[in-house]
Amino acid sequence: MAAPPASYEKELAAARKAASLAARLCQGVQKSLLQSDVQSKADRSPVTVADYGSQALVSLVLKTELSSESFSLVAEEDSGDLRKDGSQETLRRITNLVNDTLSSDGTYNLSLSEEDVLVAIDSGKSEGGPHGRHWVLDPIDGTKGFLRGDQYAIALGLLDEGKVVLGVLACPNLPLAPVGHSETESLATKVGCLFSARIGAGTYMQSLDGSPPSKVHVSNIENPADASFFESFEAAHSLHDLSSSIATKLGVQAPPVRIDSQAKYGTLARGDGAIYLRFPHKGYREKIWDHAAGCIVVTEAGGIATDAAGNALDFSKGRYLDLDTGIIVTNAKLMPLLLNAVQSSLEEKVQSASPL
Ligand SMILES: Nc1ncnc2c1ncn2[C@@H]1O[C@H](COP(=O)(O)O)[C@@H](OP(=O)(O)O)[C@H]1O
Ligand SMILES: [Mg+2]
Ligand SMILES: [Mg+2]
Ligand SMILES: [Mg+2]
Repeated sequence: MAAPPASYEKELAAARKAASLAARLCQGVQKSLLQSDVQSKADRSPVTVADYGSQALVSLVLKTELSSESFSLVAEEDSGDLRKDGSQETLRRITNLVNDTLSSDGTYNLSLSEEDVLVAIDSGKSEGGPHGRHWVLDPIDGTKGFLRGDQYAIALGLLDEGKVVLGVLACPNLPLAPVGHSETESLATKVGCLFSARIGAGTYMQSLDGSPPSKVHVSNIENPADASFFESFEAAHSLHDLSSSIATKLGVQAPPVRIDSQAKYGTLARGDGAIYLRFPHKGYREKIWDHAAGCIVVTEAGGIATDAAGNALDFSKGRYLDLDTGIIVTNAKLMPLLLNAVQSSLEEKVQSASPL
């Protein structure tokens, strides 16, 4: 008899614990961000002690909670810059942050050396791929939002045989009340959301401080005139002109809601808006950790995430996603209309760019 399908319950519980602890570390750093906490990576994108600390912490918690299993992690950061001369103080601070966060939890009796922290960060060097299980981690997605004091997310997913089977998004600054509605935004609302999804089992949201989870669902809006859409806050990450042309074609009335990070997938999963549009500038290659957790959070809530050609996102190709121009997300009713609007806006863009 064939083995029953894996339920991934134990893995989801470990992922929730890891992401929640990492969120605690990040919240502490965001409150008292020092100039020396921020570095620049080789591609000039920012990275902070919290990105490194979060990656080390998630890697350690997963390994400790799931000790009997082989462990593969595809994660954004590596220790290269931290091993260079002049980084000793930064490494010391990261190590203290990780140890303090672990001891604040009370269930781990671990005290890590600086070398342990470097090794934990570097356990994220896996290439992923179509076979076996691979954790996929963005220790802080939306580092630019994190630095501005805005939205960011700790995004953790699990691939099994090339498919995302669970995902957790910890969004420490995301209001529990809907975003993108001016009536509710003016109220002082509680912030800190944890989304979790397991294949075939739906998506749940709870507060990061531990309220019971409740099931969420994407918006059931059918008329685009009633829909609102999310996109990146950073114009460098997504072509705002193109999304606005798509929205106009669809008949969307509301202005875009611009927020950082995969918090966009979470807000969509609970029905705050109906559409997420992401069109990077030419030549940019999307990484799997920027979408794996968000993708299952929104699809298990009834949404659909595809590239601009309507193909499902394929997480089995290694560290990068292979895509046809851009990522679009919405509900099943709006997807055909959205795909038409996307195709026609993309064609217009090509025509206007080509010489007569
Ligand atoms: N030129 C670019 N185009 C598209 N995405 C980019 C980009 N430069 C960086 N990014 C990605 O955009 C992510 C943030 O997405 P968003 O715009 O939705 O907040 C970044 O994640 P990190 O913050 O983890 O580095 C980074 O991986
Ligand atoms: Mg990211
Ligand atoms: Mg990141
Ligand atoms: Mg980054």
